[in-house]
Amino acid sequence: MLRRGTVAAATQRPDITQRLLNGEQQLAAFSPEQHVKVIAGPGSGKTRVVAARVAHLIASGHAPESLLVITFTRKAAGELLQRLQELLGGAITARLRPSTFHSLCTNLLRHYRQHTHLPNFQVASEEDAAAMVKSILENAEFRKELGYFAGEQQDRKGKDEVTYYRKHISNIKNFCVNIERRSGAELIAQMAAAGRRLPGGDNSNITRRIAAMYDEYVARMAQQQLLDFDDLLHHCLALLLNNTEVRAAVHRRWRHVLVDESQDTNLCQFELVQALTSPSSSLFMVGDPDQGIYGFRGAKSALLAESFSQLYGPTAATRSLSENYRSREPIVQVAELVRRHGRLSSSIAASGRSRQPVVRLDTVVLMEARNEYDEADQVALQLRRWHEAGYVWGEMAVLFRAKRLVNEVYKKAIAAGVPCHLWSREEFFEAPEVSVALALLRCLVDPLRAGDSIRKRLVKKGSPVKVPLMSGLGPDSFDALATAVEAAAGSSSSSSSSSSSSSSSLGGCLLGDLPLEPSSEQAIATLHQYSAATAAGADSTEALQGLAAAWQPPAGAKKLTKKQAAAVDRLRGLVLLGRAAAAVSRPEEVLELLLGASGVRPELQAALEALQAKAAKQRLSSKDSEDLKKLRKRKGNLDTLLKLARNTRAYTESPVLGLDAAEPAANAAGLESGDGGESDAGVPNSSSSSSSSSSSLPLLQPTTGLPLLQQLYDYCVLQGEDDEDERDAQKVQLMTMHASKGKEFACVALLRLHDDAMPAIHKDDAGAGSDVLDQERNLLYVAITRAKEHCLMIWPGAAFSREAWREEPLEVSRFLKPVLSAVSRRQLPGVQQQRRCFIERE
Ligand SMILES: Nc1ncnc2c1ncn2[C@@H]1O[C@H](COP(=O)(O)OP(=O)(O)OP(=O)(O)O)[C@@H](O)[C@H]1O
Repeated sequence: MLRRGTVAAATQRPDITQRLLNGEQQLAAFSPEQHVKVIAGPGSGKTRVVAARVAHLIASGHAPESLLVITFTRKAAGELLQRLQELLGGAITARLRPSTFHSLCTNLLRHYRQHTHLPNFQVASEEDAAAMVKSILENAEFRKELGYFAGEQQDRKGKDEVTYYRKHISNIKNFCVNIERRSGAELIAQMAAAGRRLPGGDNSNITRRIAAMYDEYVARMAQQQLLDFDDLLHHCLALLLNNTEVRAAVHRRWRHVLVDESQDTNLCQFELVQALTSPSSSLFMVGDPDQGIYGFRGAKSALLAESFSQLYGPTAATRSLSENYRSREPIVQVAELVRRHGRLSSSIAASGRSRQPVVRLDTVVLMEARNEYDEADQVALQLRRWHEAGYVWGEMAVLFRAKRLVNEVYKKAIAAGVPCHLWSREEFFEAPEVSVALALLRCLVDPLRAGDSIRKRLVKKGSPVKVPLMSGLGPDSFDALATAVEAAAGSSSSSSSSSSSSSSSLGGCLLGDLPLEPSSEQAIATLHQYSAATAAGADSTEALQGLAAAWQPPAGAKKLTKKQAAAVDRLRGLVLLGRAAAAVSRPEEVLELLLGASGVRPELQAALEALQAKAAKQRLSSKDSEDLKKLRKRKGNLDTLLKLARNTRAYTESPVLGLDAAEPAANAAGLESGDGGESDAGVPNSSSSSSSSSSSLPLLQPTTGLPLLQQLYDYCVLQGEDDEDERDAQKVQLMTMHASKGKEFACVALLRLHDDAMPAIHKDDAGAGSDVLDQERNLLYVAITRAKEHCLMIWPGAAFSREAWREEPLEVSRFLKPVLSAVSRRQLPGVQQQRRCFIERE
């Protein structure tokens, strides 16, 4: 139970938090019950209520560190922090660390590593996981065993085989719990029993292949101590369930668990929430079952809607919010018609404030364009109209179901002078210079398994980023070296002959007997040797050369040419130098050192300066101008990465609490006593609370060391698919409907609302039943409700068909038909229908 007296005292104060909330929101945020779920529609202030609940708990005397706030994406965590900053000020907010499920699990697994059976695990990026599947598929033995005939692909419609298996492995992990020590066949049977069909239905051959791939993948990942994103959740759940000491320590640390966007939790995440919550801690879950859009990943909105109350029964409260503050009335009405399959009555209404029209343009326009080209023209035109009416570009968004559907609009909008920013997944982390920097970082934090990264990122042929460190060693000689060192080391562990698999263990072989945990004398000697060499005029890569000379070279190195051997020496020197530096330097300093010593930064700087000098003397050719632009962007990206490194401690959660440490003391000093710890409005002011915290909490905040670098590396690898790049707020944002979740824009254009694009049913899901259709309906509902003032909903009446080689008519989305009928019956004021397509329909 929350302390009722404190709650009452806090809610009686006319504080800033209260003034920002309506009656229903206050009831939810200040609920005295121990377990509360808030179920409410879009724009009703759910995220605002989570922020208010956090502020309220802190104002009631709970230490910020005792709150565990879970959001679905890092972007959502950032947005929540921004709101909290406004409510609580910077110093208190700095002590809050909203986490995603994945980052939380990674940190717990790292911190309590000695209690897991994979103490030295490394997070496998999507790329690592795909590489693993690929290496399995390249194994002729494995294919033969599964009855593949020569040249056969699993997915004959041309879809990438690796993606196909990755998706099914992930599905198995998403739809099942207790996956440990259970075979693919058993888990697939469990899924089937729960009504989740696999592609091919009862085709035992397809099922057998997926099961066999699953087993092989799981075995190889475990052998290399790699955890993919799904594994992080399962392993963390197992850690908490199997270890009472760890669970107790976690319960002592976090007394209040708050989960935003709970409709998207899958079974494993829901069980994690339960495991993180002790009988005496509070749980606050917020969500909207109608906005559940990740059913394909195993998310189940019923967990919030039903299981929550079943589990927490009599102590649980359910709150709802019924006013939509975001969207004007016609937008809310159209969205409700979609959600309620055409029924007009609604449980959510636009708030009075949002009913005021801002400019005299229709609020919702439903438009049937002639074809896809006309659709693109109309979208570009509408964006310009909104702009002329006074909206800035950054207040507009174009949303689409799949990226391939937006190409035409993007081209036309740019041609019409509309500045556009097309969101792309992981754009920043996939930039070549950032990938190279991360591969260098991997060499430091995980040298034994860095082989794949070295091969793919540092010795890659034709890479746009030069890595002087490795010059003299190309991919072919690298593979030859891999084979030689493995043979010399007598390695018989790998069952595969693929280069990918052997290069994974190559990292270890390359190091020879290099000390990975150098003594402080060794570390200081290494650092001195390097700085003496650079001071004497050696360039950075030359200075690396002799560092590892005192230790045995790797087995097989004798067969290398002089140039190849030099590259290997430099790499060994880099590992030695980096690990020595890590002990005494901050993450950003180590990263800067890696970029400098590897020659990446000097090479980039020299190329940039050469072009800038040329530009000062003469007009650059278009190729040179383009190159200059790219080099500047590369430099900017490396600076951004260094900035991330500088903030490592600010964004990484540190659940650093020893198993025997005391419970974090309530941060009562100055908060409840009114001894100067409150601002006029009753909100705890930042300076007083920050001073009271550090002494009361045994949280470790290291400033140097490999664990911090590991956190930085984890942060970069855990880049989720929804954490898309959003760096140019001055432009119209073009993004998928999925990525738009949780966001809002003054004006929104929704594209391609025809029946085979919305709903989009993948062939694998064709027989999966109404769930899949419901998810698509929810997705459209989410997309419409991102709009505050205006919404254009458009679809082409016809499109060119490559199969028929002519223009074929298209049907409007089935979800919009009830809306069109309501418009024709004049039931929707503020909604206008336009038809530019005059194809005769049967
Ligand atoms: N009481 C209120 N007074 C004024 N504005 C409010 C109030 N509550 C919420 N808002 C505003 O309404 C908008 C939607 O709020 P919020 O993002 O918290 O809703 P949500 O329920 O989380 O939305 P969704 O689920 O659709 O993402 C925001 O711009 C927010 O500032």
